[in-house]
Amino acid sequence: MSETAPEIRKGLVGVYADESSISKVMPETNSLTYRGYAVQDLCEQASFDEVAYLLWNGELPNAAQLKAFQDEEKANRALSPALLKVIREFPKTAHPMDAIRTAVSFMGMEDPEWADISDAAQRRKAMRIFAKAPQAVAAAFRLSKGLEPVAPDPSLSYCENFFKVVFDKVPAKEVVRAFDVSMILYAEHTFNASTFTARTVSSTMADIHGAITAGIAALKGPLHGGANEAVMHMLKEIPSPEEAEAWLRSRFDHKALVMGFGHRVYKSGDSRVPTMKKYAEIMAEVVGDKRWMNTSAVLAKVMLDEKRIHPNLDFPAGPAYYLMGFDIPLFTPIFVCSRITGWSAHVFEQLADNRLIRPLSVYTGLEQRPVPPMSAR
Ligand SMILES: CC(=O)SCCNC(=O)CCNC(=O)[C@H](O)C(C)(C)COP(=O)(O)OP(=O)(O)OC[C@H]1O[C@@H](n2cnc3c(N)ncnc32)[C@H](O)[C@@H]1OP(=O)(O)O
Ligand SMILES: O=C([O-])CC(=O)C(=O)O
Repeated sequence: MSETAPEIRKGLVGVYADESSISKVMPETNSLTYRGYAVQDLCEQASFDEVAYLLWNGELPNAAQLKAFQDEEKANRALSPALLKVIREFPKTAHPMDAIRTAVSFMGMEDPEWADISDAAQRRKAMRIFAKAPQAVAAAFRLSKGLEPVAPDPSLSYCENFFKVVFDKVPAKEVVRAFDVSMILYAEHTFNASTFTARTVSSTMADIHGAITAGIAALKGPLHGGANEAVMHMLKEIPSPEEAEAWLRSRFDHKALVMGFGHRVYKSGDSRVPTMKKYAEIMAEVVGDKRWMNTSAVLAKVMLDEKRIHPNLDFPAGPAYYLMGFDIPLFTPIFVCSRITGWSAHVFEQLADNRLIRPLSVYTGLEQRPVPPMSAR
């Protein structure tokens, strides 16, 4: 009997690994829903805090539920003196993604419930990670610039407080609004690489701090979340919008990747791009600087005309964050603060009906052979 070779789907392209009721990506209509709500509707009618609650609980909160959720988040913002001391010792040259990855891992060691992976404890731990992440990102970033950390302000929303702890001030309402929208758009996206990583860690029944630490590690790569930083580095390399087409064509000549374009699931446009682009344009208007959006428009047109490849969410998010005043190495850590909500929802879902994630590989190495003695090697 002849054996048929097992089918390998490199990169797990097109593989369904499990069921999930958290979000739905519909590439045929370029749409995305969180718990059944279109992400664009959530951007216009809800805040990031409400979306975080929705992802974790399955329904939008009423006013009392939202207040209780926000109160709990605000009460958990402060970093422990031990964590702050460790952050002070981080190398000044460290990337803020490595700082937040290490900080979340440290939070796991000091969490009073680290050994408890019951659903209730995982939810309390998720809230603590979510609440503390902005402070950890901002403290590491400020210390690397020779500035002292800023204490969180419980009178501010999650997004306002993010600006407060980074810049020690909260910008105009339209800037916070654009940031809030970006946080909603980044919150959740089915079985992307970092979420699948977090679920894989959880499937071993490891704790949520480990799952989120691993998620952060996976998000850092430029093929995934790190692309929002790479996009801005790319835009800054292009001297002017007029020179963008020639710059891009030279990338084609070198067969180089163009950051912020392409997507594993969306092949005719990322559902989140129109909304993020709209808010990036609002930011360009607020700041009075159209260069980045004009350059972006040229790149998007040529990529579509020549390669039939559309931009992904990182493409408008990069310039939007730059126009909000963030240093480029903060872009992916912002994505982390948002995606902690999605990763956590997946950790809860994975553990509610768990099976160890463990695929197979086809062996291509040498056939079994004897170990030669040292004198014969
Ligand atoms: C939030 C997020 O994580 S969104 C993704 C952010 N990542 C980026 O922006 C990085 C740039 N993009 C990429 O590297 C890829 O598009 C990925 C990793 C996102 C998706 O990868 P895949 O699904 O494996 O790509 P896919 O199979 O659709 O690629 C098809 C073809 O388009 C090309 N292509 C895809 N994206 C790009 C790009 N950004 N620049 C140039 N060519 C590209 C591929 O090289 C491939 O060419 P080939 O057929 O000649 O080999
Ligand atoms: O879905 C993906 O593969 C990547 C992505 O857009 C995300 O994680 O938001």
